[in-house]
Amino acid sequence: MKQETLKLIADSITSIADYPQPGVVFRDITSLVENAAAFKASIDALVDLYRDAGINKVLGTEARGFIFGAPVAAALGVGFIMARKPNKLPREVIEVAYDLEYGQDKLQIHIDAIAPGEKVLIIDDLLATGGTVEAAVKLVRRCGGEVQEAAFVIALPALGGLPRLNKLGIRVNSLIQFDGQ
Ligand SMILES: O=P(O)(O)OC[C@H]1O[C@H](OP(=O)(O)OP(=O)(O)O)[C@H](O)[C@@H]1O
Ligand SMILES: Nc1ncnc2[nH]cnc12
Repeated sequence: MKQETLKLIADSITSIADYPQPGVVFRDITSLVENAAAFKASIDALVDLYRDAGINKVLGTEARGFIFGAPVAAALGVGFIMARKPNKLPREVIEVAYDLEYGQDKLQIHIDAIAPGEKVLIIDDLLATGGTVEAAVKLVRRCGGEVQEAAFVIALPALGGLPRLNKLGIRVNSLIQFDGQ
């Protein structure tokens, strides 16, 4: 990707110190998606990475993963799986609990969302500890799906998500990396 495109995306992200709790620098993508050029550039960049990857489905995690995952799925011409927080999906689900940088949560998908052998690309806005995407990987694998890659707009390498996902056999791509927390 061109340096000026990366700069456009990076410059559109707002950093807020001590939110939602002291010591966390919150990387806010609302300003990115409000900027038409930066939003389009981030979707195009993710699509370019996976155009010829033989992906069968994209999975995005609620809520910010939906913003990037759904348009990438549409552009790749594949279906989109919504991995949701509890009590949002109306049919039979499978569930995995996980820890976050600042709390705990659970993710669910419909039990029939993925057919055995399907290749699933996981997309989220941001990789911190990797807990969210590890939970998503477990959900896909429980359905018999294969996850080879996870892609993010932002990665925070200091928080350890990359080795955590690599240990699960997942390759990771991110458009922008920020140092520190
Ligand atoms: O790598 P991790 O340590 O798991 O952290 C990253 C996750 O945290 C944020 O989601 P959050 O759970 O805050 O939910 P939201 O998308 O609904 O804001 C973010 O959108 C990622 O999904
Ligand atoms: N530092 C951070 N900024 C934005 N979203 C996050 N999710 C987990 N850590 C985050």
